[in-house]
Amino acid sequence: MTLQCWEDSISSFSESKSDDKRFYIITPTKTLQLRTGCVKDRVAWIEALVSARSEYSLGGILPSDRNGGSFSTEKLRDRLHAEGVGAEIVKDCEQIVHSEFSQYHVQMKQRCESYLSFIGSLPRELEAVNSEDATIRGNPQSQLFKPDFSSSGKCSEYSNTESSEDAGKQEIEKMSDEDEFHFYDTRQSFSDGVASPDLKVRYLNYGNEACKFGDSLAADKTNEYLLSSAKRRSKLPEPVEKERSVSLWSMIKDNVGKDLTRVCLPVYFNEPLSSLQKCFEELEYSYLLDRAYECGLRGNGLMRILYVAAFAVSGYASTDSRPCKPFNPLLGETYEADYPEKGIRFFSEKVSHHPMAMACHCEGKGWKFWGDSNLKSKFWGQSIQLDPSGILTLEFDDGETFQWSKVTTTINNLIIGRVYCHHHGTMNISGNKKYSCKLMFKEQSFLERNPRQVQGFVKDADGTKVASLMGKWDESMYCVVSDDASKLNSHTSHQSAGATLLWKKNEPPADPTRYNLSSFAITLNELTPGLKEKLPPTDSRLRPDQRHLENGEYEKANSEKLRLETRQRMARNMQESGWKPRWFQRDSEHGTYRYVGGYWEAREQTKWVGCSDIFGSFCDNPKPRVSTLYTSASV
Ligand SMILES: CC(C)CCC[C@@H](C)[C@H]1CC[C@H]2[C@@H]3CC=C4C[C@@H](O)CC[C@]4(C)[C@H]3CC[C@]12C
Repeated sequence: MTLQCWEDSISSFSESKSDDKRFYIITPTKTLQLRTGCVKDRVAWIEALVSARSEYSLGGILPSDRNGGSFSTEKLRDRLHAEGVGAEIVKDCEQIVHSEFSQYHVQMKQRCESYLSFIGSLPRELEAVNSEDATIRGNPQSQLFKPDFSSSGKCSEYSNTESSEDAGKQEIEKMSDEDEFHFYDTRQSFSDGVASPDLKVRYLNYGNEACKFGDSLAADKTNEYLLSSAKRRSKLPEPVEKERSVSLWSMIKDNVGKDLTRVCLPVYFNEPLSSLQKCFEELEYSYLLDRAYECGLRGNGLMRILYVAAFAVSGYASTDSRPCKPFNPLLGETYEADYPEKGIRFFSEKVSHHPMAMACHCEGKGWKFWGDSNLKSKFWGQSIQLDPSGILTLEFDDGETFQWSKVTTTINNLIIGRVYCHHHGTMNISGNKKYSCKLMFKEQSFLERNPRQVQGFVKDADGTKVASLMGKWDESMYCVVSDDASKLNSHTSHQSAGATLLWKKNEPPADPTRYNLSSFAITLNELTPGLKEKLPPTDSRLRPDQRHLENGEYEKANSEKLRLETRQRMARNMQESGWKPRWFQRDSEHGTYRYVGGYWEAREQTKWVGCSDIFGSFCDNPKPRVSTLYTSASV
């Protein structure tokens, strides 16, 4: 399949002589122009293309097959004989060398296959990006990508000769000067593919200010991406039972004035995700943090904070048109997410039932992100206001840290109309170095023609505004970097000339779910092959009512939910009698939770000491004391 892709898609490729980071991939329909972050990367790309081509021209025979995996140990044997080593030992030595070599061969073959498969799929993916971005190109203000240009049947073989250079020149002549800076970031085509397998979102190189991506995404990561992305699902299972609609009002009319988050609701109002999993949803665009890290490493602290700000906003994108409630985790419930293709590993635990609190910890490439969420809710009848308390911390490996808190969320139309939420208030992102950032999430009003807007600015240590940010939490974020503060103040929208795209929301899945989950969210509750055996008994994926809901078995889901809610009522009892979170510890000074470590190590050995079967049968557990039962269970 791989080599077929090569045959079908890539006719030739060539290096640019005028720009040592640029190269071209010529397909029968068009020429793709790519620019790497550094010269070394271009060399690596060309080498890979050359080797892929030679594999193809050799009729699809992989190196190991070609050589038959054989080599000679004759010299070694002669040398050992000359040293007077006995025949028996010589034979052993030969065997050792042979076995080592054949293992090495197997590894090389696997790598080669993945590499070729990636290269083979590249033109198709880049072409997909070309066509999708046509709409963006239509708007001259936000012209972000290069216009397409057809190679009109140019099919020269790769070489760095003048003639192939001419081909490149011809292509370049078709472009304006302004276009010169806008190239596909080749590195991004690896990492974005990860965030969005469809490669929907692309970012720019900033000319000389390019935030290059270092060695962090080497061939190994690419292989992991190819393997794991293939493993993750793109849709939820087909529902077993027919869906039902239940009036929310009939459920909550007797509870007006009470905390709605603690009213028992049947499973029809839930989405098949727990709040712990929802925390991880906020990391869908984690590649913004990878970018931030790389920018900072290259001395561009301003771009770093801009990407951090874009990340802080991107966490809200998934809340758009999501009318259902996540499952309220049980005390001690956990959720792990190991996404090597994104270079991240996430872990969260419900650490307190009263007040309800969750803590999370995520490790990425060059950064760590942690925080706890504790929502204070006010029920107004037709709406609920959620005020998150709790601090989110981002720490880069070079010591720079940023902290911020989330803004207020209001859920509207609880009784009549379509349930929707909006986010409003000010978010201050404070850093321990030069820059800090203020973001305003606009209040919603009837007069507002342009809702969901976010605007803000970055200040340096002297308090001077050095960049402004604008966009929408459900769409995209842009920035304008300037030394001229007055110019910055005049920018009110991303229509401003020169605004640079920092983040864009991924396209919705091809197969929408009734919960309106994003492609990323669809993967969160999946039990990928072999995962179940590795999970602790506390993982959200093992929660039976949630699993039944995902399968569309509503009756079973409801009865299991009732059973677990009865268990949940013991939570205060447990907390009062000294229950402690298993993986997080409360900092008595700041009241925040920090990961104590050890989860991934325990998982390695599947040793879940101190993790009880929280979803198991009720009878296995001590009976709750009636006096401490809640009057209403948390959902
Ligand atoms: C009563 C039911 C049917 C109404 C549905 C309520 C839905 C829309 C509510 C319930 C819980 C809510 C979430 C609770 C917590 C947060 C964290 C916050 O920082 C961003 C918003 C977010 C992610 C909320 C989004 C809206 C939400 C999902």
